[in-house]
Amino acid sequence: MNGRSVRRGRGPEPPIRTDGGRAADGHATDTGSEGSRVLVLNPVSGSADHTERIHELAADHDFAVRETSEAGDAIEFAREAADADLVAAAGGDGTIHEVVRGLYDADALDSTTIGVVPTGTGNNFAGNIGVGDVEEAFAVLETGDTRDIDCGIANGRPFVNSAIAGLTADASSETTADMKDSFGVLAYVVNTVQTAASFEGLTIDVETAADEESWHGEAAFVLIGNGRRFPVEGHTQADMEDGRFEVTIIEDRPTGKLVGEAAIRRLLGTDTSNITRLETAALSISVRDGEPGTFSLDGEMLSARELDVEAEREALSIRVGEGYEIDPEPLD
Ligand SMILES: Nc1ncnc2c1ncn2[C@@H]1O[C@H](COP(=O)(O)OP(=O)(O)OP(=O)(O)O)[C@@H](O)[C@H]1O
Repeated sequence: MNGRSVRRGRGPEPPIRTDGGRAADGHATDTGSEGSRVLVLNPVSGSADHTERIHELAADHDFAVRETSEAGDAIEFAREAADADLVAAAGGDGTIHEVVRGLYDADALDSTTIGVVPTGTGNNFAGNIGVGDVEEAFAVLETGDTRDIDCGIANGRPFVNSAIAGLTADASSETTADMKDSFGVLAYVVNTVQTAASFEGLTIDVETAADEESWHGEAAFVLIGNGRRFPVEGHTQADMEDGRFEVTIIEDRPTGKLVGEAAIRRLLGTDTSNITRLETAALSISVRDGEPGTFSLDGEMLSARELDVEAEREALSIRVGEGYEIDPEPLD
């Protein structure tokens, strides 16, 4: 322990709905933010076969459910649920990202506790906060510790897990479930290396907070970890409460004929001469010439010439599982 306090729950809770938002047919209904517990459900995340089970569990645990119909709905639903005590996101990293965005827009990140129910493909962030599966998620929602973790802000948009520069715009949609299982966010990097015949990297300037360090040159990728960090193997959960990002800059090198796993092992593996690692509370990435860069915030794409990123320390209140580590071992 590092002396920071662990909170359990958020003190006295206002009354919660006891019908779990259930309609006459027993199915949870869209009831907005009336209850003190709202679950935002992405029915098409992952293998898209979880909806019935999530409705059942949500009803058992007194959550009013709001089911998304399209991308962006979770932002809106979370914004509308800003008065709730507990807002759970059932989906993958993209759904969590949208829920965090909605609560951030409503200035409710620290007053509303967030929970994660992993029904996505990679579920990288859920793993990083010690939530393994759906059943465990509901147990964590009830009795898990509440921690205040850092929230990354990039060009005014929040992210919880990572921001990545240097991806192709279609990397997200083309990344397969198998790759996400193996590599999490790095799957997008592998995908970019595999699919982008004309991928030439980015000529960028990276400046860190208070000019601690800077980096200039041709980068293949810049990986900014808030909830996660980027070893190829080993422990990926970052220290989420230190107010700092772990930044990995991978210099542009021809990857030759290596593709997929081999390419990523070469990029991030034993040959580290092309890797710069920094730790910083804030940084800016400027793309010097050519097209604007494509950035991924928790897997959601954003196009920009300049990305200003800062860590808001312990800004986001979240329920975590037992596997969550307050002070993970530093990388070598
Ligand atoms: N009802 C919906 N129909 C279509 N797209 C949706 C719907 N609800 C949410 N989305 C979008 O689905 C996308 C993917 O969702 P999400 O990231 O949660 O799942 P995933 O890709 O399976 O999991 P992971 O990101 O953990 O690998 C998000 O960009 C989100 O905006």
